[in-house]
Amino acid sequence: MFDVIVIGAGPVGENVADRVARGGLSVAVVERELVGGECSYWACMPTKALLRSTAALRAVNRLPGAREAVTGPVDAAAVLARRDSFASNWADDGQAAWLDQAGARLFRGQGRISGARAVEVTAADGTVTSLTARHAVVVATGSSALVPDVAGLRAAAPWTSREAAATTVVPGRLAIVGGGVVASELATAFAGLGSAVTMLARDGVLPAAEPFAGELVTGALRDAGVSVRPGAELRSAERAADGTVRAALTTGETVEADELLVAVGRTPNTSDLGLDRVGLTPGGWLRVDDALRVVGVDGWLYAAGDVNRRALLTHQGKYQARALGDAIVARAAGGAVDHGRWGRHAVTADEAAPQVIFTEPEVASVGLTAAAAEAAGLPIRVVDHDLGAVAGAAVHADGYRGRARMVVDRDRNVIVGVTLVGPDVAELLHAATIAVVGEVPLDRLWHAVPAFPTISEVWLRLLEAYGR
Ligand SMILES: Cc1cc2nc3c(=O)[nH]c(=O)nc-3n(C[C@H](O)[C@H](O)[C@H](O)COP(=O)(O)OP(=O)(O)OC[C@H]3O[C@@H](n4cnc5c(N)ncnc54)[C@H](O)[C@@H]3O)c2cc1C
Ligand SMILES: NC(=O)c1ccc[n+]([C@@H]2O[C@H](COP(=O)([O-])OP(=O)(O)OC[C@H]3O[C@@H](n4cnc5c(N)ncnc54)[C@H](O)[C@@H]3O)[C@@H](O)[C@H]2O)c1
Repeated sequence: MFDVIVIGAGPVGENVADRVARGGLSVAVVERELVGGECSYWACMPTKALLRSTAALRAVNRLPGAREAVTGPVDAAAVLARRDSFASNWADDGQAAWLDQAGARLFRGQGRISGARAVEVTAADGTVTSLTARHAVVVATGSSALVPDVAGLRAAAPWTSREAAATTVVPGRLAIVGGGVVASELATAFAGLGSAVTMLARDGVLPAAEPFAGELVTGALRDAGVSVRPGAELRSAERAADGTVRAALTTGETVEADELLVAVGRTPNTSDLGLDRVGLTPGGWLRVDDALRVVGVDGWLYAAGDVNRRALLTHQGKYQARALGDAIVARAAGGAVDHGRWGRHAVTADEAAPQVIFTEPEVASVGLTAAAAEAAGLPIRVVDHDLGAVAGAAVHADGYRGRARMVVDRDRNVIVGVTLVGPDVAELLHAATIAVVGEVPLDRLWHAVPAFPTISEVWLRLLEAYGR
């Protein structure tokens, strides 16, 4: 018997376990693959490592005096080797040791809910261990790449983000289905490593972001030699005996490649989780209330991270994990929980989740886009500024191109969304997150003076354009 059982030891499950153990509760963690989850071995970390060296080279090439010191292209083998170390060579002893020192007990195997507060763990050798929880079971099983039902696609053995992130070879020709975050980052990465990339972006590039983000990223991808094909839709795929993949489009054209990467979204890891044992439908996203309790189950089952679909981001899942872990501890002690807006145990900031898309240029955003704010019926005013016109950006790199947008709720006089697009804007994002989450009135923001000459001076320009 444990106080809490966590199924899934990705970044979210690890953090739930850490918080409840810090609160003095006993905790079991069930993991079927590697402790650390998707993020550590096949997603955030390896993909960022694949992108970083090319980004540094691009930065140097924008600077006369430094560019002359560059004598050749990126060394792809060295990049892959550095990536291996960021994926801990796909071994989880370091993270398993961390979990152990955090006070959690690890059970390796497939976790399945077997009844109220009960979980069975089936190990690789078939041994089944039955666990029961005094207070809570937390599902943190994450998500997997979605492979759409397209004729011949599965048989063509496409890459998903997993194979791309862990590849040992840089394909000569890479075709990518999708235009979202994964597709755009991996198109940037593989073009930088030397692949001839074709992007079949049925719904355009980064369609969920502000439109100028997709336009700037599309322009830079094309400059890097990527064939970006908005509107192109896959009709069927096949892999020939020589390994070539042929992707047939609905227009009748065919795109040939050495690998075909499918990046069209995610599917929740809930199909083999025993959900039917508690009256839920296997395979779906887990619907949760504001306390992250699974809707339809009586108060002991929670879901955090990707699997609840609130925000498919590591940092946001970990934020949920901290709030949830602390709430479980408080309830176990008979104490009060506060799920009110911005309360101690609330996950209100899921509405204002920051995200950096590590493309060239980077896309950093928090809160609502103008379109989303309008759809929500907010009385907004939108202010844009050319990032390249900021002195700090001009010094940062010759030919700096970028744009910033601030979406203001006119009635409340606060910012509800910010998008920054440009080289090296990632580190500017936290200021925006604080302004949005802190609901800092614009009158007060005038007193937050950005240092000269930094790219952050765009904040002053945005305020000046808005006026006071
Ligand atoms: C290519 C790519 C790049 C990304 N880059 C970023 C980024 O730069 N920044 C960012 O914030 N986010 C990024 N993300 C998103 C990020 O990876 C996820 O939001 C994050 O991993 C979610 O964490 P999680 O713990 O909810 O799930 P996961 O990381 O998916 O972990 C879930 C764990 O549960 C285990 N599991 C599942 N079912 C069971 C079961 N029944 N029994 C036992 N164990 C089980 C799995 O093996 C896994 O270890 C990226 C995603 C992709 C695909
Ligand atoms: N840097 C980061 O923060 C980062 C990096 C990678 C992934 N992630 C997260 O992982 C999640 C998954 O990323 P993703 O790129 O797989 O999903 P996504 O939702 O960002 O993009 C999927 C894209 O595929 C398109 N699409 C859907 N079905 C299609 C089809 N049949 N054919 C062609 N296109 C189709 C959609 O219009 C969409 O643009 C995202 O929520 C993202 O936030 C984050």
